[in-house]
Amino acid sequence: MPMNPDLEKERQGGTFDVEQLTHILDGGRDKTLKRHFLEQEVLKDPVFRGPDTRFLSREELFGELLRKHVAVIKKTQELSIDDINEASTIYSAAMNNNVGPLTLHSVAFVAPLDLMADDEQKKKWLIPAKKYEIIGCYAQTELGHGSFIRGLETRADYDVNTQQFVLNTPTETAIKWWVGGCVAVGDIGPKFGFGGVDNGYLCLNNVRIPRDNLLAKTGKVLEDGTYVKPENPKVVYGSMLGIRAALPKVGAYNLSKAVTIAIRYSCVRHQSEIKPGCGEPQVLDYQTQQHKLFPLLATAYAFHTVGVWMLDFHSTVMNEINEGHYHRLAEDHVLAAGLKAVINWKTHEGIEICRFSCGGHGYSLASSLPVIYVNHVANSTAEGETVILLLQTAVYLMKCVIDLEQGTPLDPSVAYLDQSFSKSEQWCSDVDMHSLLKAIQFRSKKFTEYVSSFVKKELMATGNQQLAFNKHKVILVECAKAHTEAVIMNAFVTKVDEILQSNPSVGKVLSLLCQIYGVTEILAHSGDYIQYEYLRKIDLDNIQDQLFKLYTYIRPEAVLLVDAFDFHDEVLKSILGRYDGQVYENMFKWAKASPFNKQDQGTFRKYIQQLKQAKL
Ligand SMILES: CCCCCCCC/C=C\CCCCC/C=C/C(=O)SCCNC(=O)CCNC(=O)[C@H](O)C(C)(C)COP(=O)(O)OP(=O)(O)OC[C@H]1O[C@@H](n2cnc3c(N)ncnc32)[C@H](O)[C@@H]1OP(=O)(O)O
Ligand SMILES: Cc1cc2nc3c(=O)[nH]c(=O)nc-3n(C[C@H](O)[C@H](O)[C@H](O)COP(=O)(O)OP(=O)(O)OC[C@H]3O[C@@H](n4cnc5c(N)ncnc54)[C@H](O)[C@@H]3O)c2cc1C
Repeated sequence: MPMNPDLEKERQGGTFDVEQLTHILDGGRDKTLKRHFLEQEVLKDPVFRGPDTRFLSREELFGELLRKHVAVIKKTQELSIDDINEASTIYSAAMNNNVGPLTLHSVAFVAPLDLMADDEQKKKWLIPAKKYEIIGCYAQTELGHGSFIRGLETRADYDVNTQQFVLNTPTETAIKWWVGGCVAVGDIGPKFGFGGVDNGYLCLNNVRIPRDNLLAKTGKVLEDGTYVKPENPKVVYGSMLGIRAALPKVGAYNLSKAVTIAIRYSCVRHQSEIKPGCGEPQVLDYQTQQHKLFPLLATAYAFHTVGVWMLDFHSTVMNEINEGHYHRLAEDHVLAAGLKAVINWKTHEGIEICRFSCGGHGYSLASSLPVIYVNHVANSTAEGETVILLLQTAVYLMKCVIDLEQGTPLDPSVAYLDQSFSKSEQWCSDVDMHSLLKAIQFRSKKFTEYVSSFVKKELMATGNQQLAFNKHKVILVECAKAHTEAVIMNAFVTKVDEILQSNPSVGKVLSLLCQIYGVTEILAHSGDYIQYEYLRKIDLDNIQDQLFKLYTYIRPEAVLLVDAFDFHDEVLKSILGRYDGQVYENMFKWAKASPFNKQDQGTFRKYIQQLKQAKL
């Protein structure tokens, strides 16, 4: 199919090599080539062909995705893939923006076995689980409790005579609920999204399991019922840590898809007039459309950068823990908590903005933006609700303030809290990314001190930490967000500095995106910078001008920057986001193919007939 002339023209501009940026995003040319190979292994294999999942009922969707997910597993085994990124490539190429039915087995059942099973148990369960000879799920949440783990009611009473645990969900609120991939007892019913996953309920009534079913690497029950505590009790939370550490990159992936669709479509879509008689411009030429999408384009790159960094950090900490060193578990937990919370929340807001920016066609499943949205938005609740996780980060920051007062060294990711920040020089309209980073770190430091002063005063008054925290939860959450933004911006600036050395032309365009991210973040909290007397009104006016100027620099690069995400059309599955930009013809073809247009609407005639007969 010929290339849409608008997109063809967009691809003749640009100042950097798209392929080199794709290689950087993938982690090197070899990784790009391997990703292409794996995608083709799926896309050329007829077993992965099937009905357009956007037209399917919940039951049909589950069946079709289960069929495909089993094919994904076979393909992954056939190709001897064990790298999680490569396995995810095969998975994403097949799932058409859905979450597959066996996802929880991979991300929430295998991981705890890896982390908390002793060698014997690994042989017994981890090895067959990795081969899908046993399929598992993660049944923690109950009808009455999800966030408050210590409030869970399920019982495991030890029967010393039989060396068994007797499992019970003693109350209705104790019923296990939301259990992804729970194939025994029942499905909890239709949901907002996640149609490919059978989130189940599980009632336990005197279910007996052997003593050695308790994962024993981090704590065990002896034959006489004595409980031997794990060296570090917090490691039992580790199974939630793994998914949280991975979700920032999942957020980046989903936002990159949405931004690709919206920016390509905004170049194809012509609407209204700027100069009368000069034809309808591309909607991406409107400043308001750029103001919707360019900060999100910058955010997608920022989130990808920090998502890769978080996964590396987490993997290092897990290796340390496997060797018995727990000193970085707390930092890993609060980084994963803050990044998972902020990134997934801003991603679902961003996907919605992308959908709105495509007008009516964004609301059609032909765009796939609604599919990406309803499947992504779960990640702001699942694996730790947003506020719950931000409070974890906030409590850690309050401890950092005490550590600072006591001269205890801080973890590297919060070291900036110990830095002194002088009020900025007057800003013009070309503030560099390092100055923007300093400002964002300054705000986080000041906010942490400000919140800590309130919590301390409350603690003095009540002597109760939980009460003190509860009274200031709103500003504690804001404090955690401010810190997390400092972590994101630091990762982005660090990566762009590195790329400026290795590939100056790519680095330059990414530094523009980094400035857009930083300026947008500062303008979103401009009142704080005035209140803390770090910036003046003139500074804020200047960086507002800078933002609009940056949009003009990014405009000719925008399509190339989303092309660099390198989504194959069959992976993106969006008519608005097609690489060739042939939207209208394919929208019409897709609509005509809808089963709704094929069914004989006998019901229509039957009921309208009744109206006519009713002699209204
Ligand atoms: C082939 C590959 C396919 C790839 C597929 C890719 C696509 C996938 C897309 C999406 C997949 C997503 C699937 C989602 C499925 C969802 C699953 C679930 O939801 S499972 C259930 C999740 N539930 C939760 O997260 C519950 C949240 N609540 C809690 O974690 C806890 O209740 C709490 C909020 C942390 C409170 O804990 P507690 O009550 O014990 O009190 P605290 O005092 O706050 O904590 C005690 C100390 O423990 C430390 N802590 C807490 N949590 C952790 C942790 N996780 N790790 C380490 N340390 C932790 C805490 O800091 C306290 O420490 P101190 O202050 O005492 O030092
Ligand atoms: C798509 C999806 C898949 C899931 N898959 C699984 C799975 O496979 N296995 C599993 O075990 N669970 C699963 N879950 C459940 C999930 O882990 C919980 O929904 C999540 O932990 C939130 O807990 P909750 O639902 O009890 O919400 P609640 O904690 O009841 O939250 C309700 C509101 O109360 C607020 N709140 C609660 N506690 C506090 C507090 N201390 N301070 C301030 N505000 C508070 C929250 O911020 C929120 O606004 C899944 C959920 C979803 C949506």
